[in-house]
Amino acid sequence: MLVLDVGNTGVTAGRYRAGRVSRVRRRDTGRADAGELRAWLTPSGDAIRQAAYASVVPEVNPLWRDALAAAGFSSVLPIGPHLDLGVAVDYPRPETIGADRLANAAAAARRYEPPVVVCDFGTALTFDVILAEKGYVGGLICPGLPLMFEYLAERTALLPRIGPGRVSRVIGRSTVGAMRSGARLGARGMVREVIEAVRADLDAERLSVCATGGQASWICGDMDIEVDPHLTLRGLGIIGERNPDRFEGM
Ligand SMILES: Nc1ncnc2c1ncn2[C@@H]1O[C@H](COP(=O)(O)OP(=O)(O)O)[C@@H](O)[C@H]1O
Ligand SMILES: CC(C)(COP(=O)(O)O)[C@@H](O)C(=O)NCCC(=O)O
Ligand SMILES: [K+]
Repeated sequence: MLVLDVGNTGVTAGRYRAGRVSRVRRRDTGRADAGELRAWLTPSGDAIRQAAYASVVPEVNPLWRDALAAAGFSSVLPIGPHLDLGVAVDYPRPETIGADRLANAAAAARRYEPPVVVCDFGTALTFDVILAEKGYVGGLICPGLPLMFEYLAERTALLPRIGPGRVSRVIGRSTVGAMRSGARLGARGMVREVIEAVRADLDAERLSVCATGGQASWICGDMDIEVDPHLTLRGLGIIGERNPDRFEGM
């Protein structure tokens, strides 16, 4: 099946089969027309007709559904807490949990020994906690790197619009160097503090930690955290597999 993760910055798509994600591609979430999306969705030589998707941008859903229909997909599965996720959800209002976070929980529950924390470096930096018995119990939402960079440029006169890049020294010797070092070390500090606090809160001796999302390797490449680039897409595939009767015809 096709798995599609519609985030606030980027849309990632891939092909899921038997626990594996392949042919991953990415584009900006920003406005596009259905024709353009259709061309992007149609993988050459692929006869996939089912798509499972997680969207956290409701306003673009009709566009993607139209594009999926136009690209020849016959059934789609929007991810939500009403589905069999393979992991329990113990949360006051499950319908408010981002679909990408549910997918992360489904994938993490399968691959890692609970308790597990998933760090997802998207537009927001999210942390999701999955326990052995209760399953998904919640997490934390922080500003992600795209927001840090964008907001700094937007709300100051002199700071340029930049993104991640090589950080050669802790103490920046230029504006860009200082911004990059600040973003990277700031995010690493955030991750360390959150993980430590979660560990203390759970009173857990052992805690599995994995990271996914666009900038996961820039932040935790050399930390004791497993970077799992396609975790969200794999979660979508796992949920799709568990809910064959819940796909909706188009
Ligand atoms: N494979 C990648 N390598 C490096 N950076 C990436 C990659 N994919 C996405 N990014 C960057 O990571 C940031 C977050 O993107 P993404 O994870 O797609 O966020 P969201 O899920 O919120 O849309 C963006 O700045 C994006 O440009
Ligand atoms: C927290 C998020 C903004 C993360 O989205 P992303 O950074 O991947 O674009 C998204 O999962 C979302 O809008 N969630 C709904 C609120 C919640 O999960 O509680
Ligand atoms: K995401």
